[in-house]
Amino acid sequence: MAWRAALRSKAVIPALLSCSSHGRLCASPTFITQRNNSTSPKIKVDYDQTTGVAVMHMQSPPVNSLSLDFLTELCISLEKLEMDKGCRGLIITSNQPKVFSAGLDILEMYGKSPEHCGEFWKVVQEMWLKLYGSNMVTIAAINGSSPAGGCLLSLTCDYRIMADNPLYSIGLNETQLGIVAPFWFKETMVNTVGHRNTEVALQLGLLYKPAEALKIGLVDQLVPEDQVFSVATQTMTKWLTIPEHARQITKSMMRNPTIDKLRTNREADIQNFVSFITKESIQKSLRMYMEMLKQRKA
Ligand SMILES: CCCCCCCCCCCCC/C=C/C(=O)SCCNC(=O)CCNC(=O)[C@H](O)C(C)(C)COP(=O)(O)OP(=O)(O)OC[C@H]1O[C@@H](n2cnc3c(N)ncnc32)[C@H](O)[C@@H]1OP(=O)(O)O
Repeated sequence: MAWRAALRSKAVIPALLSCSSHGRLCASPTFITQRNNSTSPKIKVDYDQTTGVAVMHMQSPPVNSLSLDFLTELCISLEKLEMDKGCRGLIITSNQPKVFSAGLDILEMYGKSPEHCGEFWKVVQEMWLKLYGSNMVTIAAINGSSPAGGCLLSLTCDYRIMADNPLYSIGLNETQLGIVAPFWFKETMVNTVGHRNTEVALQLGLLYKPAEALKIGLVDQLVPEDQVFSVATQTMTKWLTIPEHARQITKSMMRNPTIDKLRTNREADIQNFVSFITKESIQKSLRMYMEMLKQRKA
């Protein structure tokens, strides 16, 4: 698709990058086209201009895995919202039953060329840079399980509201797949739940039930499943009463050290990822994990 090619082209990526933390001041005009509701195959964005709040519904069956296409679409949607001065808040939720997001699409990392893996990782970085550095108030309405990259997506938001359903879990479980959460996943978690909780969680690849996640601060609030969205909306209203410039500067102050670390090391981080993920032993671990997923289903 033209937009996907555009996003990946060298000419557009720097323009997108330059807007991650101060999008309203330095926005590239590339994507200032759409201000009303938009639909797309993997993500549906409802934007209410009267409240200034957009809702991003992830709708990529079966489990909202974060594929290259999904992430590209997510980045473009974010870019559009970020550049719209009237859009001040974003709620991210899932339209798939029982799952918020299954994390990075394993098939993008298994049996793929180094070039493909590099391209994939670049858009994973891009998603994180855009969301973690967003000027908008961002709220994750977590209405299902949210492992690994799904947990990261939640952690990039300013506030997390999760369905109080013990069947769901959330956490950075990468080590269970035989892979390693990179430093910016780790730091996003440290910034949320502290060093010790992160150390234990990452080494063991822990997936937390909602009550445990609340206890360590991985999520901020548990609510009955049918209230996740309404509580997210109410919470958004409260956050939007805070003077915008003061809140945004405070957010940048808290997050920029981590953001800058990735921004200044992007290429090296891509090289690390590619050389790690294409190792034969890691590929074998991913294959075994996928087989385990299929067996669990059978
Ligand atoms: C010196 C230091 C070096 C360090 C260098 C570091 C470099 C970086 C290293 C690499 C870092 C990578 C970081 C990775 C992050 C990730 O996000 S990896 C993905 C992890 N995800 C998971 O573990 C979740 C797996 N899925 C599930 O647990 C369950 O699917 C679910 C989400 C709980 C939902 O369960 P259920 O509703 O029962 O659905 P299923 O039947 O299990 O699944 C339906 C189909 O979907 C497929 N699927 C599930 N998850 C994924 C996925 N993440 N990717 C691709 N496909 C997925 C599943 O196999 C089923 O498929 P079918 O059988 O074909 O229907």
